[in-house]
Amino acid sequence: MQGWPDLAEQIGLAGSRVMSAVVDVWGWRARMTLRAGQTVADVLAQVPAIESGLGTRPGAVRVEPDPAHAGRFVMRVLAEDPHANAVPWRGPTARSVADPIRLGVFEDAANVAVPMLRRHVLVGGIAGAGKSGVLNVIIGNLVACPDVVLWGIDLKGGMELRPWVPCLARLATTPAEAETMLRDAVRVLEARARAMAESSSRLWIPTERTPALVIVVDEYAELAEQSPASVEYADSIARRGRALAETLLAATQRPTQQAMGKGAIRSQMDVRICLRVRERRDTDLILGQGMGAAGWHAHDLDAPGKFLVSAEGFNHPRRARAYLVTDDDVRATVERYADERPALDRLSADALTSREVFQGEVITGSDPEAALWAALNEAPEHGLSVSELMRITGMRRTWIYDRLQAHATQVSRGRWRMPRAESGG
Ligand SMILES: Nc1ncnc2c1ncn2[C@@H]1O[C@H](COP(=O)(O)OP(=O)(O)OP(=O)(O)O)[C@@H](O)[C@H]1O
Repeated sequence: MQGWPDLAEQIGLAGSRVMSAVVDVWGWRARMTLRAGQTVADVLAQVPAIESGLGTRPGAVRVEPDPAHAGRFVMRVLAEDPHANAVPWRGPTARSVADPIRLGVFEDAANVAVPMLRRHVLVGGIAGAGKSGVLNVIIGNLVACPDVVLWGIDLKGGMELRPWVPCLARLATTPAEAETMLRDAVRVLEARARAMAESSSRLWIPTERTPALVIVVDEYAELAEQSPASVEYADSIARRGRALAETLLAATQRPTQQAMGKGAIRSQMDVRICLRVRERRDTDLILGQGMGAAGWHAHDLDAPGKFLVSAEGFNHPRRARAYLVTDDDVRATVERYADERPALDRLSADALTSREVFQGEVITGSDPEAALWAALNEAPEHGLSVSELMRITGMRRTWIYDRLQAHATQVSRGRWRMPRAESGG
């Protein structure tokens, strides 16, 4: 408290004062007030100078704005790094895709609990910074949620996502498979959009019967490079997926414009998790323009799993450390939840199996009920798709489903006919 006025004078913060200071578990913290006209951004820019002036270790000083007063802040000096040791993961806590996901802990031991429903998530950082670790925490929580279906894209031969396979509805490990998967994801998107327009609802509400769809992409830059077509589909999902509960969870080393493809993907990412980057300016690539200058110093993160998170409600550069998920944790989680994973709802699944697109032709003048039974009775061995039945009857999907479920047989995914009398039986 005595030393501050001199130090402040030397680093261009003359007139700022220490109001009170207390010792805490990791060091000490002080409530500070600024001279009129000074801002917390001025202080953030001087953090290395403050560390030098106070004689702390590099990286010991944290500056947190006072949400109630622009001329005040809290300065914390961490004599010891609260994140020096790995923080073990205790298993999933989310039970619905609507629950915030606990990624790890802040330096004051508060949970980092980030809502992910209807949000696209970008995880960035250099090799070895812990991207797969963060993906594993998120996936480990989502597999415990019965209202979300997971698809994965992993062009490193499935190296990262393979352990989760029993919990993934699909895994793509080649550019061609990835392209098919993302094209299918757009079909699901369109089917959902159509159904919602018909029922005049605005949001797809995830439930066990109508799950959300999350597409995990490990090393997005790789995908963008190897499969430009995939980027077009991903773009579409990024722009339109939120209301339809279809979102992307992408990890990448350096999300340059080139690596992220030409489209809008990067700007559509709502939750950004930035692990260690090589250079100051790389922070901006992951978190957004100007973030490095605003005190988000991801190049200073000094151990794997340490990260900054930028999202709605996470507006300050607070350092966090992700839980460490071990291979055993993954195995145990997969074993526990593999049998409980939901399937896509029928509407979405049908969008993948039907070859034709419903054109809106309506056969009028006939009794739809009679037309339905006639079509199902005369259906070929491999059955008829719901889209075909919609065209034949002119009725809506839900109307058809109700009747199919009560009376017909599904011969393969999304294809139906009337049960045949068994010969000789
Ligand atoms: N939260 C964490 N806490 C402690 N150690 C961690 C954490 N996350 C990762 N590590 C350590 O760092 C190593 C690298 O992590 P990880 O494989 O997740 O990095 P990555 O960013 O995905 O790297 P790459 O891009 O090469 O795949 C891990 O083997 C683990 O030992």
